[in-house]
Amino acid sequence: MKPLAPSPTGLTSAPTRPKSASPGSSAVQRRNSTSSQKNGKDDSGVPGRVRVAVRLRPRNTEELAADADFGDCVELLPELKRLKLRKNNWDCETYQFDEVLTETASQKRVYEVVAKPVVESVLEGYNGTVMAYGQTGTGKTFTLGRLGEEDCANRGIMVRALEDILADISFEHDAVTVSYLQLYMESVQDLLTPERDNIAIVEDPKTGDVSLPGATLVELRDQKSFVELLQTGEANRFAANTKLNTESSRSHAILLVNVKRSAKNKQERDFASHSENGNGVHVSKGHRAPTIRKSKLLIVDLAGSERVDKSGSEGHQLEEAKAINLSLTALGKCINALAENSPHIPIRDSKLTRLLRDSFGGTARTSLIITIGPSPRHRGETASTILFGQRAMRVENMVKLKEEFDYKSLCRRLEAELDKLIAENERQAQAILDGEEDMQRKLEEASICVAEAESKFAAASEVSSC
Ligand SMILES: Nc1ncnc2c1ncn2[C@@H]1O[C@H](COP(=O)(O)OP(=O)(O)OP(=O)(O)O)[C@@H](O)[C@H]1O
Repeated sequence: MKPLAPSPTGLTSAPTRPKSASPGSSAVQRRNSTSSQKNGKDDSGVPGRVRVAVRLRPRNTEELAADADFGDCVELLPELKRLKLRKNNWDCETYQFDEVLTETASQKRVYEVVAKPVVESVLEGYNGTVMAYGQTGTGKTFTLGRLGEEDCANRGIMVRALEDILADISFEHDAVTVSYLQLYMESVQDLLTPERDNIAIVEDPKTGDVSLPGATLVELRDQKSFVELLQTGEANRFAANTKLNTESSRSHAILLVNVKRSAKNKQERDFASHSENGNGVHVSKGHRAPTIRKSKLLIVDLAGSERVDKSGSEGHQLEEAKAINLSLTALGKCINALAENSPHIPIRDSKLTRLLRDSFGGTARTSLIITIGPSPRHRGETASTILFGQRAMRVENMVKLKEEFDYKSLCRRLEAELDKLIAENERQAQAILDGEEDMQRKLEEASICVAEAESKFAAASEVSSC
């Protein structure tokens, strides 16, 4: 048996990206640009390595028949979080993962170990990504996209994630909006409004944040409307009958969930108070700045990573397979570059890598599930999937809270304070005015008294002189 492929544990020794990396590195550029955003504080985030789980699909009917005389190409040791990839009857290679999920692992357990920590983190205000990678027909869509209508135990990660999000937020203060897209032949298309295609990917030059302003954005209030939305999306997704999967996804599907939360009940920062004599508005000590947390959850169901010749594709399907391979190769190159601390990350090589720039080497908490099949006939694909997962485990993100001042709420609060001050000012002015009138009246009374006294005095003087 060979030693473990990456570091002895594969878990703790992932190197961090060098601070001195060249400015050409997009991830490093982004960290630098976000670090100086607010209050001059260093808020570049905390290191958070990409976590990787491996899931084995049970043998399908074809494999049960065709591979009956052969053992599986992998052996899983879930309690040790290890996987053995058989080279032949005598030799195997062992790999360590963050989680090893056997063919009997339930959808609930898969959600809990792979996605739940990311979802919780999104609810706290961090960006998060859950992504499935693997050969065609190994269970990526099963893991992420199953709706579980026939059996609720089959619900996949997308449905369970939204259940948790909708259960945690308050509709009074918070909002959840969803877009559902596919990347097909290097074009971003809207799965909810299919006529919208070639949607532009917009990157904020300051923060590096990626957005898709042309995509349909649906505000969610309940789980039922989310499931309907997924059904619409699935109906519009490109799929084909290939040699490896009768319903093979020919596009990468991307579910984008935006969570906007008022941080009123969460930890809030003290807002610097200004003295009444100082410049700017008066906000008394003890007031807190209203903040808002805007985080994103990306759930990415990649198209299958099969070899073009194995998929049996020709004509248009061959073009599709080439486009899939091109974007997956670009993703692999970025992950390799990040894993090796390369100064240049080729993020611009495909739209997939541009869309995922925050997920790998960025500020998101990322969890990757790699799916594999048991068949020894696909040992090559299984090996390459495992190596992809091993490299991804070495990618270190800088997880960062997506919190900003809630300027609208701050404006409302300041307006109320201003109104109070204006009213108080009017009251005082009126009091002064009232005081002045009183004084005037007294002055006039005094003048009359003086005049009376003077006339009395004059009369008295006249009498005395006679
Ligand atoms: N863990 C599992 N348990 C039972 N059946 C599974 C499991 N994983 C996958 N399957 C079944 O295997 C078949 C292929 O799965 P799926 O379509 O999810 O693969 P995929 O990786 O998304 O393929 P593609 O890349 O071609 O879209 C489906 O019929 C699915 O129900």
